[in-house]
Amino acid sequence: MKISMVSEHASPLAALGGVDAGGQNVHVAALSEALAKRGHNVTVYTRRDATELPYRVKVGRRLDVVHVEAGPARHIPKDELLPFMGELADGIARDWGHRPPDVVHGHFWMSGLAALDAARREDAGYRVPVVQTFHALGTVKRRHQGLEDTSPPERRWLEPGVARSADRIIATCSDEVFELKAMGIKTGKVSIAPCGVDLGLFSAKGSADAKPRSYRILSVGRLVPRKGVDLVIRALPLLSEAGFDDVELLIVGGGGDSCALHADKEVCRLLDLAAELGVSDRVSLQGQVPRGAMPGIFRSADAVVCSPWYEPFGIVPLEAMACGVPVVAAAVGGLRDTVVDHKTGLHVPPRDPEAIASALALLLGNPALRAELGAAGQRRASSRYSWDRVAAETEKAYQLAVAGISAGRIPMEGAAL
Ligand SMILES: CC(=O)N[C@H]1[C@@H](O[C@@H]2[C@H](O)[C@H](OP(=O)(O)O)[C@@H](O)[C@H](O)[C@H]2O)O[C@H](CO)[C@@H](O)[C@@H]1O
Ligand SMILES: O=c1ccn([C@@H]2O[C@H](COP(=O)(O)OP(=O)(O)O)[C@@H](O)[C@H]2O)c(=O)[nH]1
Repeated sequence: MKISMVSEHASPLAALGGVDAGGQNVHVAALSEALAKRGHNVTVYTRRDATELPYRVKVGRRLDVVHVEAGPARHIPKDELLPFMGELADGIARDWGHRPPDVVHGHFWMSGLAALDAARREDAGYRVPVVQTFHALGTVKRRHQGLEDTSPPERRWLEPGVARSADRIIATCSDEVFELKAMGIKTGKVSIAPCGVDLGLFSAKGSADAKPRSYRILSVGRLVPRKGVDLVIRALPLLSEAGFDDVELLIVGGGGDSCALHADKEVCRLLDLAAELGVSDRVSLQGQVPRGAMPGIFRSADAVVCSPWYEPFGIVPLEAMACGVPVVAAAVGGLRDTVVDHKTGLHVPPRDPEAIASALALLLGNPALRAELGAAGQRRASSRYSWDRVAAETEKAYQLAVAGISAGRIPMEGAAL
């Protein structure tokens, strides 16, 4: 197939760990690569956000990234990008010319708008099937963030419109299917394909970074309040009370997008909290870490904590599992699919530092349990979450979208429901 991916703010070539650069970037990069390996020709369209970026970058034999002129060629927070989606769609349609792809796959609601616009132009003489992955849903975001949600107000009606108009939707976890259903979307047009993990990079084999204390707890991700890193800092004094003093909390991510680590608002908030709780000496910040350096960091950890308020999928726990490290995970969203309680990690209720501390105390005090959960996590990650497997599921969704268009209907049979 000739496949177009649209990822307006999340370039597969960007550095990770900034406010808007995380799992979606990883997902688009790895899925595109896996589809190309399966013999498809893939082009990823993303917004040109720096003047020095060339128009087309050849990433592999069957994989290109195209930087489309859509708004100023500089970093713009994603919640301010909506006005440029028409320009993005024009650039995509221009690049297609008279040779449109077999399918276009939008990532995030705004890319869905651009994909639908490029795919269904009356004067073009074609109608390209549109598949949509949301990565995050505005309804969920508003529920958890309320007034702090900086999404443009138009998202309230444009995002459900994308869901209704797309030929097929790919949800990354079962919780997302319920959310889509609650939005009034027929589940017959929803397939499930999770995110994956790069098993060539993330494995238990290989060296581990040195750790400065007896125990290392690790938190990895974009540093935004909803990731709940403050909850792990709050767990540190409670861990001391349980007899675990010689503990380091290493935080990876933060800074970036032309902001230095110590100028990052969330970094300052976390450091102030650590000082207030008297645990500053136990908290280290590493800032943005390149992909290649991540496995050594994961392997150095005794436990990885993922304590978001909500999480549409969450690639970090999969990476930890692939590296054989047990995960303490808030029982929300995709983390309920990936982390199996008492098998590959421990579930804790969301926003609960006491529960995080108890789970960590249980793990730190029991090396055999850590090893058992770590080994089971490794088996689960490698048997279910390779990108090749995710690409195969995605291919099925593409085929259903294409079949629906050629038959002049939306297919009703679910790929996985
Ligand atoms: C918190 C969240 O939604 N994470 C998802 C998602 O990732 C990011 C999300 O879409 C961000 O938007 P927001 O924080 O406003 O909700 C974007 O800024 C980021 O670029 C996305 O990476 O997608 C990941 C991959 O599907 C998923 O694992 C993660 O849970
Ligand atoms: O400095 C960093 C911070 C994060 N990540 C990666 O960014 C992704 C975060 O994805 P996830 O789905 O867990 O969360 P999101 O950021 O999408 O909400 C994971 O692959 C992390 O390993 C990274 O490589 N370097």
